[in-house]
Amino acid sequence: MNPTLRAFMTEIPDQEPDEKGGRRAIDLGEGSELIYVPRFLPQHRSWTLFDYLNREIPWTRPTIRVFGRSCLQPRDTCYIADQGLPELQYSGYKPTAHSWGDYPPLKDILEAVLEALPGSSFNSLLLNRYKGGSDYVAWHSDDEKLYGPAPEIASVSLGCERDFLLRKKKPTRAAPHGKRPRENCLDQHSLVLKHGSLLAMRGFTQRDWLHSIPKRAKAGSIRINLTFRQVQI
Ligand SMILES: O=C(O)CCC(=O)C(=O)O
Ligand SMILES: [Fe+2]
Repeated sequence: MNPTLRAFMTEIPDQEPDEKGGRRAIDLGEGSELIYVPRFLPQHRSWTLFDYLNREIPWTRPTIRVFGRSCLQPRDTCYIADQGLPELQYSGYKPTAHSWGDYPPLKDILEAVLEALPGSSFNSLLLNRYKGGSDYVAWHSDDEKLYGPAPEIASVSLGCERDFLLRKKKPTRAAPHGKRPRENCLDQHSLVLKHGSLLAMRGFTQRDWLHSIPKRAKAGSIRINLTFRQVQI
């Protein structure tokens, strides 16, 4: 990472676990919150799931439109959803919805996610596969209308560790009269998404923050990510 950028970011350390799986809540302020559980799934279960998903999921690498130009999405993807939901569309791409029933381990992961996040519900899943360090997801927020105004997104990571960055969208409040605009040092965060970890983005995280998985030359192996989402009906 650019050393200047790193200097401005608050790194969220992976230490002092005091709750199950090392769970911690990270308050981003103004109604946005992360829950991070570094040891959500046991290691060996995580590798079994990784191998299954890598082999069995019908991965595709679609052409998407970004700033009016067509390009290959820089990672593989697959979409799973309950039947009868409104269609998902992002970057000009409408993924085919596959069925949960065709991939039974997905239901087991969903059950574990729901147990860790009581009161949450998810009826769809977008999977990502990063084949190496040049696969990435650019800065974005998952703020499609079909997820509603304050969606919760639960993300399970398997395989190669990658950095997850968060950056506040433009400050919404003007600086007090006569003061310089607020420095952005508190408005960026990074965390390393571990093999078998769970990250939930809650509250206004999609409205007020952007997130990304940047390219990393040193990330030499495959990472699979599952993002559970609730399409509003
Ligand atoms: O791979 C990740 O951890 C994040 C993926 C993501 O942001 C997305 O699918 O919207
Ligand atoms: Fe996202």
